[in-house]
Amino acid sequence: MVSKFFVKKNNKVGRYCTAACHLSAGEAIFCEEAFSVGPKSGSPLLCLGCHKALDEVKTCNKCRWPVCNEECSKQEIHSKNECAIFSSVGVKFNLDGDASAQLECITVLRTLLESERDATRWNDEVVVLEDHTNDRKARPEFWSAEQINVVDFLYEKCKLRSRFKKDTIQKVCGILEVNCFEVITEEYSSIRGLYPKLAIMSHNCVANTTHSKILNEHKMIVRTTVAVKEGDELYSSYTRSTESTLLRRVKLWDSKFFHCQCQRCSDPTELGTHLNTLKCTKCDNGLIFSADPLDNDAPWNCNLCDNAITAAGVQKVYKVVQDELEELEQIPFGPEKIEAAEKRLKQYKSFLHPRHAFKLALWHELMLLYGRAEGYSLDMLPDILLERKAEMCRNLLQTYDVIEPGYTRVRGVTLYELHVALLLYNRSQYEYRVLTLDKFKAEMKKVADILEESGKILSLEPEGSQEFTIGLSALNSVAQLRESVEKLKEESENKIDE
Ligand SMILES: C[S@@+](CC[C@H](N)C(=O)[O-])C[C@H]1O[C@@H](n2cnc3c(N)ncnc32)[C@H](O)[C@@H]1O
Repeated sequence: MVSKFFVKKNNKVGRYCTAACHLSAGEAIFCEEAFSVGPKSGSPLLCLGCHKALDEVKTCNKCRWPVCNEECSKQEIHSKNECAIFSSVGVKFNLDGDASAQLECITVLRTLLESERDATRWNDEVVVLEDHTNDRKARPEFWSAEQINVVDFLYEKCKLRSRFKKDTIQKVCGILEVNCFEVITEEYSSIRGLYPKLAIMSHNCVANTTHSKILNEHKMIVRTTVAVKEGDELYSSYTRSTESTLLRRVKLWDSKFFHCQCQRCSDPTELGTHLNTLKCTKCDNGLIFSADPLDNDAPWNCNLCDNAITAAGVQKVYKVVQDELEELEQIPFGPEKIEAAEKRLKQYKSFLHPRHAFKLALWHELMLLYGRAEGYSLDMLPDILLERKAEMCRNLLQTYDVIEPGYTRVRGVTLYELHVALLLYNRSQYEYRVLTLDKFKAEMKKVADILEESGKILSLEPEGSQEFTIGLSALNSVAQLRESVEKLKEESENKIDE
């Protein structure tokens, strides 16, 4: 098959990709098998067969490393990789030790073993990936821990010195850190995967591609989110696009060793979304922005008065809010979480811009909770909460249209939630005669358009995934919905005839 992208190179980013032809929105660009997958850095305890998180340690009968059960110990990803090595040298998992430090070597080892099995792909696609070895050496706190937990462990304890050079092990550590993408497994665990083609694309805080894992395989499908002209650069996003500039830039520097200077990062208003804007607490309508968003140490100034905050001060505030949001994440999905999220929204009103990224995160959470949490199921939601759900969806979409434009999962899901809220709200308004028949029909046509757009986006997700199932049922329901609106028309005409 003819490739839909070219690989180019420059001094700023190294290799990058451009579209080889015009690509339409939602078009598949390529599908790629992972070179290796496994636990990410700092991983919690998980099964080395299915990668499901483990609450207690159960170990493989052969190597004594964590697995769920015998079936998982026989999964090839475990048995042909670390299990074979650990059992041959008798290196066991220390049940009382730090799980994440011990799991640090697993994906590195799997990558090294795959380099022996598939030397062609290793040489053509993996060795050429950026590893930032010198930048990593300049961070002794990480470098020395890695030398002990991974390099020395594999080289000395696992007796791999005759198979791999120390330099190669260090290089693989770097390649994985710089190039891996997060993979959410079927068990909802977060692991990492090395997809060498996907890794070539440069980062942009407004990407024009997206990737989805194929169900029950280690393959990733990559497609465009918006139309891309021939010759234009293809970008992926290495961070969560919904975070504010300050946090994205710190993460990109910490994990990918570059200072992002994209259009979104360069604009104090983040392309008008205000995801990083604070409210002035000294004057009435003032907004506080960084004087230079490309300098993480630049002061933050009010646009109306002389109020100024140091970058360190803003970082402190952000840290407090982040901790609060992490605390909220621990609350199980249910009514308590709704109450906690609504409380935080009220608290943040005084100092965060109404569209700040932290508020966006809370809205997204609440959008999913209203209609699903116990005591808040759709049939129980009063109109005022249906209206609130719809308002949150609309606010979210305004921002997603800018930072996650086009055929993106997050837009698909939010549009779906918006259609649910509007469908029930308008129906109720019509039943209570707040809406006339004509107005109701007009509103329902808009709901059908929203549902159709959501269906078109989500049905592009891999077959069998939750999103794909929602997308398909959305597309099926659109016809029914339109038909029922038409029927309403007939009834009204009949009534008029009468
Ligand atoms: C996943 S790799 C991308 C492929 C890499 N350019 C190569 O030649 O193998 C990530 C690295 O590419 C570079 N890079 C990617 N996007 C960049 C951007 N927007 N600005 C600066 N450097 C970038 C950085 O060196 C980063 O660590």
